[in-house]
Amino acid sequence: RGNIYLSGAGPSAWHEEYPVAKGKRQSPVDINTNKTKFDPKLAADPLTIRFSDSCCQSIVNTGISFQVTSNGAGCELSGGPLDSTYQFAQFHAHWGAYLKTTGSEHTVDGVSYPAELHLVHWNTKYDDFKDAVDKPDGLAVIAVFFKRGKEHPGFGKIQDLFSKIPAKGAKVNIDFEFNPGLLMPPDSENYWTYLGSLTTPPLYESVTWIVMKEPLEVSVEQIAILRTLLWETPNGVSQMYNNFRPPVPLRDRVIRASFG
Ligand SMILES: NS(=O)(=O)c1ccc(Cc2ccc([N+](=O)[O-])cc2)cc1
Ligand SMILES: [Zn+2]
Repeated sequence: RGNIYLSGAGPSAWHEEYPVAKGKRQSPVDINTNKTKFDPKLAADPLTIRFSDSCCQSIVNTGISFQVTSNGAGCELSGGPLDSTYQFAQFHAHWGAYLKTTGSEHTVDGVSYPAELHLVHWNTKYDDFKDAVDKPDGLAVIAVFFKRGKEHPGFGKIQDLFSKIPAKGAKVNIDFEFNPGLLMPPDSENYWTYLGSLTTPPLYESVTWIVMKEPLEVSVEQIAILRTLLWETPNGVSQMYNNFRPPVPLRDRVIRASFG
């Protein structure tokens, strides 16, 4: 199977192989801030996000993004919309093309950010990630928008490894301490949450999405460095970009806000 974004008609054709692509709880979606609903229960039981310095083990080129993989030690998510404790498994990102304003998967009032980070967690009521991945309450993903601004040295340490993972399947160990908490925006109290899905095939409807309202600033150069990763395209190996699924219909869902 080639490049899921560039082969055939891309995301709009995914339903041919994955009928759930037209399902009732697909992701990403546009967050229309006039239709979100403040839920005081989310503020009453604050989201608890715990990360540690020693949980990131390796980084791999998955062929559609980079992925920093974790053993989850000391990295847990609970509270807010979650009825269980979720353990951190990996983070990756999605981004756009040079001089384009698209790149994020979720949009806010129709506006895209240049990139979007996903911190993926699995419900510890299940045995492991693979067992959780297709259950309705199996995963929780924190989405953090990237916006152009001041350099983010922490993310730069991860980007320094990109040159070591030039092709799909390439993987290197991370032998320095990296706390994924560095990638959370200064204010991570304010978020939106809704029930959705994986944004790539197999598009399992198993994700409780937690989308941070405040973006994280990274430099324009750092946005460009994302595109130095490489992937296979119908025309050979080239720079990786536009690895995002555009928003899909919200259907019969209400996006809740943790803030008024
Ligand atoms: N973009 S996202 O919705 O955060 C997302 C998060 C995790 C995954 C990982 C993944 C989940 C499941 C499978 N699978 O069952 O073949 C393959 C990859 C895929 C996509
Ligand atoms: Zn993702």
